[in-house]
Amino acid sequence: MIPAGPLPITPLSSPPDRIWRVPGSKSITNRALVLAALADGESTLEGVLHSDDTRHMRSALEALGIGIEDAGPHTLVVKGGRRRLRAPGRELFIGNSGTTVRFLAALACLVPGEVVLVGDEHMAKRPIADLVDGLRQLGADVECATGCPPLRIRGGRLKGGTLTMRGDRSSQYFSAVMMAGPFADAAIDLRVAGELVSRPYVEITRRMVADFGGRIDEAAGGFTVHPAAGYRPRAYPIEPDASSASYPFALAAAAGGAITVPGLSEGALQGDYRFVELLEQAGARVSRQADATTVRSDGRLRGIDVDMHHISDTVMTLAAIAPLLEGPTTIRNVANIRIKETDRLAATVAELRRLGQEVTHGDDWLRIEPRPLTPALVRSYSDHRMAMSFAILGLCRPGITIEDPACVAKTYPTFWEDVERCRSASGG
Ligand SMILES: O=C(O)C1=C[C@@H](OP(=O)(O)O)[C@@H](O)[C@H](O)C1
Ligand SMILES: C=C(OP(=O)(O)O)C(=O)O
Repeated sequence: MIPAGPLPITPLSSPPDRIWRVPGSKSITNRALVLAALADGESTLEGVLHSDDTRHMRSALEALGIGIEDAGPHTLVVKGGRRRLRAPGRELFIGNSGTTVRFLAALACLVPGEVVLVGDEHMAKRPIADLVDGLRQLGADVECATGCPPLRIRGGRLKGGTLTMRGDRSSQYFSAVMMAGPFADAAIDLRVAGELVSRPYVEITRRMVADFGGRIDEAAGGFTVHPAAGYRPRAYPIEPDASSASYPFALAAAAGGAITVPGLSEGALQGDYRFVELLEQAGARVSRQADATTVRSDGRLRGIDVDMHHISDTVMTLAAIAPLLEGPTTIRNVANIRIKETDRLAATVAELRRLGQEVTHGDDWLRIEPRPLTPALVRSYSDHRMAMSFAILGLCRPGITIEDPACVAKTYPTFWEDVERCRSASGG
């Protein structure tokens, strides 16, 4: 059960020393659903995340003609194939799920007929014009009045050829083209204008497309998406979510103590696993086992100066524990966090200042000088990561109340249960 209304966070009464299991990866679940939907036959996805973002993806794919059945608490059987795709006859609601709207915008180009993708009021502010323009370069018929969702796509085929998109807004535009692209009439020469943000997510996509039988090569200035006869259905294991794991890892580091997250280690597909390296730089000890990672600390950490361009979903996790570190913490090169669930740079700065911290910032950076914490109601901006990040601070120090605990449902609906489990295992 997700608590309703403002939630005061009681600090742990002793340092945590426990195992904390996080649910499956949102990024891998939503890619696996798309790839399995396009694979001819039955795929079994294990370790699936059930959350708002993956539910939106699932119900949209079902409305497009794909069969999806539960075969266990975290197992889905997907009956896919391009030939199953049909126009849904109603608008598809995608909430505020960036992966869902971007991945489906490209997939919808393969659907014979009209697909309309509609989000909530936050999604209506998230840019998608670069992807729309990119899909038009492949001959797609896409309407998008404001440069943000909703989108209307009249699909059937993608013609292949050269497609250039700017790389600094969202890697999801590239992942979207990479997953639908093998079904184009010819190879796609996918070019990146400028630097590509969130690069590790594109690597997840390339790897997963290959796992389902497609091929994407790196090429001068971008990538070549090769045409494929189709994707191969298969059994697919989904890793725990590395962005969700940043919360227990940060808690172990900031509170002192030890937390082990099973299922994530050195070979993790997800770039956000590298968040543990920042904790290491701050003075925590990280031990990477065969199939688990443990973060330990004595609770005395120093501030760090870091570039988080490629792991920006964990910016708020670091920023929220920065008040507990010795010396300033500087986070650089994160302009694209301004176009996520909310303007995360402005939101983080505002909430840290509300908590009495000295914060300076520019368009793509922020710097936090720790000051004594002022108790406060921390606003959530309907952003799951704002709520979860500042909850970690509240588990370390008194006086933090989270305005909207329910917004964690986007990617981690069992977050508060896991917090309580940690408290009971810690004797708090
Ligand atoms: O491809 C993905 O699964 C994601 C890519 C990232 O977005 P951007 O590429 O927009 O930075 C990340 O923030 C998001 O949570 C998930
Ligand atoms: C940015 C995020 O999600 P998305 O872009 O998939 O909505 C996130 O989960 O932090």
